[in-house]
Amino acid sequence: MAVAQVIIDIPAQQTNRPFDYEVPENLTALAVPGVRVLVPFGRSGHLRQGFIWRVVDKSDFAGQLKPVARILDLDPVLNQEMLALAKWLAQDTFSFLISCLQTMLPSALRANYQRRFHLLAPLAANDPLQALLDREDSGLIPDNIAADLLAEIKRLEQKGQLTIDYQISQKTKIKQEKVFKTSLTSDQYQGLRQSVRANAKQQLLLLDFLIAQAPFVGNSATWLVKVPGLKAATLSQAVKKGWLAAEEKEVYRQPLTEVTATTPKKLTSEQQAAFTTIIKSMDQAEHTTFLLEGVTGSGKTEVYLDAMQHALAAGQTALMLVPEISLTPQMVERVQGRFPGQVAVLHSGLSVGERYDEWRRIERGEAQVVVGARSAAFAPLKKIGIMILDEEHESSYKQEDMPRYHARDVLLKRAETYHCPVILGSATPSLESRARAQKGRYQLLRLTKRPNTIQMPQVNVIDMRQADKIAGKSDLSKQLVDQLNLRLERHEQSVLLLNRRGYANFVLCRDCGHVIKCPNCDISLTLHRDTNSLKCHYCGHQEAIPSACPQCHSQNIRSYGSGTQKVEQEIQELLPTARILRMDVDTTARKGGHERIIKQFGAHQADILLGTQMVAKGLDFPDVTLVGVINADTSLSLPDFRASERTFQLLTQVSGRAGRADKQGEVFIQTYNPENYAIQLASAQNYEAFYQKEMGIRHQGGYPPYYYTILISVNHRQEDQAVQKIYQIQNWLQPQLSEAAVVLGPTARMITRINNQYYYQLIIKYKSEPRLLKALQTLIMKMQSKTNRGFQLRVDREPMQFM
Ligand SMILES: Nc1ncnc2c1ncn2[C@@H]1O[C@H](COP(=O)(O)OP(=O)(O)OP(=O)(O)O)[C@@H](O)[C@H]1O
Ligand SMILES: [Zn+2]
Ligand SMILES: [Zn+2]
Repeated sequence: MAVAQVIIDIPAQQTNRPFDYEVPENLTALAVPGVRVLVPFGRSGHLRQGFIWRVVDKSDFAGQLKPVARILDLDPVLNQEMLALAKWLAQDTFSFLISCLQTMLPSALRANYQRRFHLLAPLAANDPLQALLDREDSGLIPDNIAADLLAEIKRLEQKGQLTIDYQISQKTKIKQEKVFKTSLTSDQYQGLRQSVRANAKQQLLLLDFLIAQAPFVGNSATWLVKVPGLKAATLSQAVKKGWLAAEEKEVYRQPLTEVTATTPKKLTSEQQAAFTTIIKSMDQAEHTTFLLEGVTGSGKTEVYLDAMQHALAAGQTALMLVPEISLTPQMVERVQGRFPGQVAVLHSGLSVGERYDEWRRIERGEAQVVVGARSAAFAPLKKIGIMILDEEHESSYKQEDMPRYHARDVLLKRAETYHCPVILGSATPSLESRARAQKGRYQLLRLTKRPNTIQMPQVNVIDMRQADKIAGKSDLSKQLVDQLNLRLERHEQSVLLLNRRGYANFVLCRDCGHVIKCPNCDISLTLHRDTNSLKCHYCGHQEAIPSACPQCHSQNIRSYGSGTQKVEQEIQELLPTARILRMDVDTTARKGGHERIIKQFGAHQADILLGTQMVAKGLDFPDVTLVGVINADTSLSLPDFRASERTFQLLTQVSGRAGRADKQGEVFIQTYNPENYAIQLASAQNYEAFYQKEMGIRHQGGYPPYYYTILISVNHRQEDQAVQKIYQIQNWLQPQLSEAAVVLGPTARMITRINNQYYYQLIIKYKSEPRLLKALQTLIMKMQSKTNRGFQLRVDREPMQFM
C-alpha cells in the first residue's frame, strides 16, 4: 500500500509534521511529492488542503489510515529542490514547514476555503440561519459571519442537525484561448470557396481568410483566428466539417510593456576583470559568492547583464533580485531590453493572475531570466547558471513575517544545488557581507570608477547650525536654493531627498546638534509621546525629556521632523517656475504610482524630484546634475546599532544619482552634525574607510558582524502577562547559554501596544552557542502548550528591526 505523508495547511506547532494517509489505488500514479491534496483532517474529518511531502510503503501509525480524498495537481507544484529548500528554511528560520511551502508558491495556488452548511434536519421556524439559506449563494458561511450566527451553526452541528463542508475555491484559473490549425491544403480551400453557396456569407468570410493565410497552410503552427464579423459558431462548424482543427492553448496575462532591445556595452577594464572572474567560476560550476563592490554609477548592472548572457549562452537560466521592483523600473527595462521575450518579472505589484502566469512561464521553462523582489528567490527556475542580488545591503530582502528569511541566504543555499556563483552587488555593501569578503568567505570584486571619463559627483556639506537660512523656512539653506535655481536656468534636473527615517522620533538640539543618547549604550533615546519620556530600546534605560540641551543648555531643543508636502510648498514659493514632482507614500499609493513619477521625471516633465528614501534608489538619468539632502541627520538618531550604516548608505546612494552621464554632478548635504563620521565619509564617498571605522565601533559595542543576534519577542493582551512571560523565558534560557553570550533586556518594544497586544522582547548576542538552536526549538514547543494560551512567541534570527 502506498502511504502519502502530507503536510497539512494549518500553521501551528501541533501540525508541524507530516501526517500519513492511504493512497487509493486509482490515485497512485498522481500521488507524488510536491502535489497539493485534499485530506480529511482532525476529529471532524473536514477536508483540508496539504502537500504530499513523501510517499512511503508503509506507515508507523497504529490505527486505520484515512484515504487521500483528492489530488489537486496533475504535476507537482513544488519540485524536489523546493521541498528540500523548504525543509532547510523551516529549520533555519524557526518556521512552520507549511508556511515555507506556501511562501514558495504564488498566492493563486494558495486555495481559499469556502465553508458551507447542509441541513440534515429542517430548521425550526424563525431560526436565524434561514437568512443564510435564502441568499443567492445558499448555505455559504461568509468569512465575516456574525458571531451569534456562527454559534447557532455550531450548536446545530453538535446536535447533528447540519454538517459543514469545506470547498476549495481557486481564485485564478489558467486563461485559455482557442487556437486553430489548418487541416486542408490551399487548393482544397480554393475548391471549397467555389462550392459554397453565394449567400453563405460567414463561410465565405472564413474561407477567404484561410486562403489569405497561405503561408500557414501545411504548417503545423497554430494561430488565433480573429476576423472582423466572423461568428464563433462559424468557426465551430468549420471544425466539425474538418476544415480546421482546434485546440485550447494557455495564454498569459502579459504585464510587460514594450521595451526597446539593447546591445551589450563595451566593458571598461575594471568591469571586464570582474566579468572574467565571474564567468570562470560559472564555467567551472563553482558556487562561489562574489561581492561586487562598485561605486555608484560604476556599471555593476552591465556586469550582471553580461553574466546573465553567459548563462543563457550555456543553456542555463539566470535569477536577479532587486529590492523593490516599483522603484526600479529602469532596471527591469534594462534586463528586458537585453533579453527580449525571455524575462519573467515577479513582484507584488502584479495582480494575482499576472503573478501566477509569470510563475507558470518560469516553471515551464518558457522564461529563462527572472527579475523580481524578495520572494522571487523561490522562482522555480531550473538549471540556474547565475544568481544576482542587486543592492544587497537593502533591508527589504529580509522578510519580517514567518518565514523570516533573508533572500541572500536563500540564493546561497540554491547555489549549492546548482553549483553556480552568486553575485552580491552594492556601492555600499552591508557590513556583514563586506566582513565575509574580508575573511575570504566571499570573493571581493571592486569597481572604483565610473566608465570612461565620467567623474564622481562633488559633495558639499552644509552646516545647518551656521548656514544662511531662508527667512521663515528653517529647513532650507540659501546655498541649496541657489543651486536649485542654477539648475533651473541651465535646464538641468535636481533630486531632493527628505530623510524621513526616524521622523520625529528623537530629540535634537537645534543650536548645537546634540542628540540625546542612552548613558549605557551608544544609541539615541527614543521619544515616547504617550509617556512623555525618552527610552533606550536596548537596555531599558528611561528618562524624562529635558527642558534644555544637556550640552549647550539651549532651550531650542525639540523633536525633529519635516514633511515632504511642507517642503514642496516652500520650494514652490521660492522658485515659482520650478516644476516639482513629489514622491512619497501619498503620491505613490496607487498602483504604478512610482513608475509613473519616475517616467515623468525621465521625460523631463519636471525639474525637481522631491521625495523620501524612494528617490535614492537606482535612478539613472543623464540630466540630473544636482542632488540635495534636506536633512541628513534624522536617520542617524534611530535607536538601532545600524543607524550610522543606514545613513551612510542612504547618503552615498542618493549622491550617486548625480552626474551619471557627461555632465558633472554636484551634491549638497544639509546637516546639523557635519563632523559625524557617517556624513563625512558619505560625502567623501569612501565606503572602505566607513567600513573600517564602523567595524571598530561594532567590535567595541559587541554588535554584528562580530556577534550573531536573535530576537525573542512575546506578546499578550495583558501587559503584566507579557512581562512575566518574557522574564520566565529569560530565566529558562540564560542557564542554557555560555558565559560568552549576552542577553539584552527584557525591554518593551518601542511601540509596546499594537492591536491591544503588548510586546516584550529579549535580544541574544552570541558567537558560538551549540545548544542555542535546540533550546529555542524547545522553547517554541513549550509556548504551544495549553498553559501558554494567549501568548505569541516570535524568534527572529538576525533581525533587521530591533524596534
Ligand atoms: N562600459 C560602459 N560603457 C559605457 N557606459 C556604461 C558602461 N557601463 C555602464 N555604463 C553606463 O553608466 C551608467 C551607470 O551604470 P549602471 O547603472 O550599470 O551602474 P550601477 O553600478 O549599477 O549604478 P548604481 O549602483 O549607482 O545604481 C548607465 O547609464 C550605464 O548605461
Ligand atoms: Zn545644544
Ligand atoms: Zn541603553
